[in-house]
Amino acid sequence: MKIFSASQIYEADKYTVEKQGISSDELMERAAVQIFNWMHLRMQGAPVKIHLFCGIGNNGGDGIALARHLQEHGYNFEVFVVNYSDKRSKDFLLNLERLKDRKVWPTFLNSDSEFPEIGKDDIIVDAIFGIGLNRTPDTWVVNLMQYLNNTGTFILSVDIPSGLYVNTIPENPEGVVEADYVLSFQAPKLVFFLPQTGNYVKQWEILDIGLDAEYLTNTKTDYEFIGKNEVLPIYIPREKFSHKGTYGHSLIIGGSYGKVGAVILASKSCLYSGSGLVTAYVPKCGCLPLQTSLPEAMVLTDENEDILSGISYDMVPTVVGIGMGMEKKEATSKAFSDFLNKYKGNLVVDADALNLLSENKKLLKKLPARSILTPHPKELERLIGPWKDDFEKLEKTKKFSEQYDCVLVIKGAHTIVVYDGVGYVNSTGNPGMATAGSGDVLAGMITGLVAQGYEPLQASVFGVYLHGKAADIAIEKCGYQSLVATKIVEHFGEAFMSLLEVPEMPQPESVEEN
Ligand SMILES: NC(=O)C1=CN([C@@H]2O[C@H](COP(=O)(O)OP(=O)(O)OC[C@H]3O[C@@H](n4cnc5c(N)ncnc54)[C@H](O)[C@@H]3O)[C@@H](O)[C@H]2O)[C@@H](O)CC1
Ligand SMILES: Nc1ncnc2c1ncn2[C@@H]1O[C@H](COP(=O)(O)OP(=O)(O)O)[C@@H](O)[C@H]1O
Ligand SMILES: [K+]
Repeated sequence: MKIFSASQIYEADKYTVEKQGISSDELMERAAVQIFNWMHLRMQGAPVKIHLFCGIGNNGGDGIALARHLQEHGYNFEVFVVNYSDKRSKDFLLNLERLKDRKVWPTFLNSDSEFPEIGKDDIIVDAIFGIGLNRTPDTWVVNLMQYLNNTGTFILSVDIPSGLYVNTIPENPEGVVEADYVLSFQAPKLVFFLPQTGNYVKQWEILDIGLDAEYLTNTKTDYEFIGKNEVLPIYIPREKFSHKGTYGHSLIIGGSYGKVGAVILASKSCLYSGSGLVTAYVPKCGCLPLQTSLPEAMVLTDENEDILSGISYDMVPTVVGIGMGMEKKEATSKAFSDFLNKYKGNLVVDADALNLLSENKKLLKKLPARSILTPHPKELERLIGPWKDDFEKLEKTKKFSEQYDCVLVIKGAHTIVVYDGVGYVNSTGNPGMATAGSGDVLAGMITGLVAQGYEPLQASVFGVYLHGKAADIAIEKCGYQSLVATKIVEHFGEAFMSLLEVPEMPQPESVEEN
């Protein structure tokens, strides 16, 4: 699913209005009807008090139009106009008139107004600011937002939590509505998924307001949201007459005394994601634990007992995954540099191999084209330097990826894969994954997918999705706290199978008999 910028959404609006020969208030009406239907389906006419806080732009207009539908269906509601400016939008005014025609009189809130009483079990609709926010809200509006946040009442935000910008971080973190649910028009906004702004959005859903499909399809966006629909076309089914050679030979290089587990996890993950053959390359101390715990893998050992001191092998890997548990000893650093001088094939770089790249930036130029780098935020910072906010982080990452022609996987909640100027935002995963070794498992999985013929970008996007999906399936059984990296691997099978599940068809509504 594409993630559009604010200007693209405004353009889509304009295009839709022209092409469908409708007036702009019709789009607002569609938006309001969709929100109303969403609420009505859940509330079924319940007399819960609904407090609508509407700004004076089109986001406010959506709220005002919604109020009309609530009235038509006998809901218990009250409308407040958050009068932060005298530049009211045309469609806001139109809907305000329509509401007044029905004898609904909103309360206008200004800088000196007292805020209304709100019960804990009521509902707040937040339609103060939408994607048009372009400067810090006035102090009294910030106070109102904080007041709403502190009520503990369920907050339903229209399009975007008020106070969030679409393309930058809010100056004042207090001046943002903390939404329990966001009903976002047509496409999610990037800020829903970034560490600095994602916390304002507990849950979200898309409402289709019928923007022009041609515009939406043909417009290229800087970000995409990756769900099942996006990964399904990537999936390569298995051939009947295939053999283990068909699915590649992965070489996992890493490990040191006390950190052999990282290689075991990555190798296991690589096998469980479908690599035909897996060889692990470890210091001597790693041989026995690997052979004991993972009989399906082959093992090659370094001459050194405890660390990697030279990387040489007499096989031709389809792909190499390097760095897990590797440490950064001098001999290892030299071995890694020598390896990069020789190796020109598919490569996945993780953990200490990333840190070695950061410490010796000259090595970056030696990376084979389209290498995959899988840093967590600290490793990313060492690679690209500090950033002032999440948006700068993304821009710097894109630049880095272009400069060194590599796929960068920014790990975290909503991992973002960056390549060729586009960021692919993952939809799966959960906080249970904040556990030792889950990164090793991801690197192993991506390596295993490359082995089977997935292109580096596809392998990264698909691997990140499946890794999170496996963890999502696993926590259903073990909960967040007990999710360990091994359990993620053990649920790869179910993650793959979930791709082929057909969603249940909605049942036709039963006809009421008279
Ligand atoms: N295609 C879509 O997505 C549609 C969007 N609609 C709604 O339209 C919204 C966007 O509406 P607008 O562009 O009118 O913008 P908003 O309603 O978000 O903001 C209102 C106006 O206030 C001004 N403003 C911005 N920051 C301010 C501040 N800090 N203090 C005071 N004034 C400030 C701006 O001039 C802005 O245009 C969307 O979020 C959505 O709710 C719908 O009505 C119809 C279709
Ligand atoms: N809160 C979270 N929500 C979703 N995924 C997470 C969360 N925390 C961590 N992860 C995922 O878990 C993995 C952690 O990787 P990393 O930090 O390298 O772990 P390790 O070094 O222990 O292997 C990444 O894939 C990351 O996206
Ligand atoms: K809003």
